[in-house]
Amino acid sequence: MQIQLENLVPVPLKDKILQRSSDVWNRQISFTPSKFIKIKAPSGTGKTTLVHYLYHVRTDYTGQVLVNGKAWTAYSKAAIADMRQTQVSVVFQDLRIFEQLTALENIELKRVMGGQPYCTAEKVTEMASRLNITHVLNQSGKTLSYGERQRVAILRALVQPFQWLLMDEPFSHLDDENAHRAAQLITEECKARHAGFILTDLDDDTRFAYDIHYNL
Ligand SMILES: Nc1ncnc2c1ncn2[C@@H]1O[C@H](COP(=O)(O)OP(=O)(O)OP(=O)(O)O)[C@@H](O)[C@H]1O
Repeated sequence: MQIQLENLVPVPLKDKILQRSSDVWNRQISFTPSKFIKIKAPSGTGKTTLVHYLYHVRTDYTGQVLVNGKAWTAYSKAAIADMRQTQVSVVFQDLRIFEQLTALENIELKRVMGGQPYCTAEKVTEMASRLNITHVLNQSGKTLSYGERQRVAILRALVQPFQWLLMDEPFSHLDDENAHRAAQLITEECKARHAGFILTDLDDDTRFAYDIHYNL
């Protein structure tokens, strides 16, 4: 799945963005498939906005987000749903855990969506153990701590096939040990799919062997 940006500028941030230089906004960018990409920016400069544009849950921009050469806005709802099940996965900053479901039910929803599951139930158990969340799998989403929610959201994003994984500050509530474990698992799962990721964060980090860095 090819993702390209053509002169993308968020309408609400237009004045701010056009006053400074950015590697991403108002540029022509082609994200090379299977690369590990880091996008760094201070708080409030549009990381979440960008991830929402890439996953096509917001469209208040000028310019274009092209997916396989065609604007996201030109795809049908069914085609977008299909892409989200098979080509692109996401860890939102606000995590979007369903509070009325257990942690495991949140994960299972995604795993069994769209027919033949990509991962077995045993694989979910193994990944949960690696993320240190086995003990909360049957706990209600409402009662999970923020760090537990973050790891459930990461696991939920990994149970489906994808060519791109989008992650918005995915380790913001994890201690070093758990962030390290999550980064190792994400690396392995991306490599197994020959997939890339686009990760946004506030600062530099060495958790991944990034191929490309952008400043937003
Ligand atoms: N729908 C919207 N309409 C208008 N302004 C918005 C909208 N969404 C976000 N903003 C503003 O755009 C700016 C960027 O927001 P965004 O959440 O993308 O930043 P961020 O870099 O992810 O921040 P943080 O690091 O704090 O999570 C903020 O000033 C925010 O208030």
